[in-house]
Amino acid sequence: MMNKSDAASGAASGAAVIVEQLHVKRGRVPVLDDLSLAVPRGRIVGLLGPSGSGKTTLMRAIVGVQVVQSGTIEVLGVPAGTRALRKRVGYVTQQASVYDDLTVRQNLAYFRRILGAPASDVDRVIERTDLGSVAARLAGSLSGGQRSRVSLAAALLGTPEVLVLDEPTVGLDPVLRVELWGLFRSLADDGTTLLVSSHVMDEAKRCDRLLLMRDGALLADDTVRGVLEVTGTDDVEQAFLRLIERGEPDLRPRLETEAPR
Ligand SMILES: Nc1ncnc2c1ncn2[C@@H]1O[C@H](COP(=O)(O)OP(=O)(O)OP(=O)(O)O)[C@@H](O)[C@H]1O
Repeated sequence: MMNKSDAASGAASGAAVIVEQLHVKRGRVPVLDDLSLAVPRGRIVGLLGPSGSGKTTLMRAIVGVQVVQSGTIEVLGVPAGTRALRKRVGYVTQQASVYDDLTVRQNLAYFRRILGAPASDVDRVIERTDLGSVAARLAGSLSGGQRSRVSLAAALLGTPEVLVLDEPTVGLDPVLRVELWGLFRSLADDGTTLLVSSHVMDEAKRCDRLLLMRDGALLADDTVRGVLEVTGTDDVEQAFLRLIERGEPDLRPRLETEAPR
């Protein structure tokens, strides 16, 4: 597990997100328990774990909309939730947040104006998310997959440096899922940092690094290869089960230089 000095070394290596000793309760229930981690810049980091393990809570904390009990979260060198991060961090929640009575283009034009992003951004994000053929349609008439792509397009307005995506592929058919992961990879290639949650272990192999969560704690923070090696399996789902069986996690975060692209 990452300890305080590891997280500090994340700062030294220019991590996009550094979480140190984070404790979060929701209601009276502790949901995140002494979490420390770093998300390297320009990489796709998969946040995986069963339902209720705390993925959404961690993402909310990173984008600055979650009350936290203690600990620190730095995003792009400043505290999470700082106003200046509004344009630099994009967040897509599990529920598509679009106006059904506006067209795709009108939705994006509206969010573009609120954000103060350049007018040309609307066409750019429509193209990037392959929404051109439905741009003139009311969002309410779109399929679930198309609607979630509109949310993603909205998050790409202003070209954020960090994208936090909560289960972006849930409910999508395999073809769309592959397409979306292709888009994530091209964004990372352009330098965007992506934190992507999923409970589909299959998607883990598409990430540069994995954070495996269970019951509000990290079971692993490593490259895909590292997770597989240390658990002696060739399957992330099996690796996850083995880590649970072991109880005491023995994975140490690997240095960023070891992460394969
Ligand atoms: N508004 C809330 N009030 C109280 N407890 C909550 C609230 N939202 C979530 N929780 C609890 O916090 C824990 C973590 O929830 P969270 O949504 O972060 O998990 P998750 O890993 O994202 O789950 P999923 O994959 O189902 O989205 C769960 O036990 C959940 O019941």
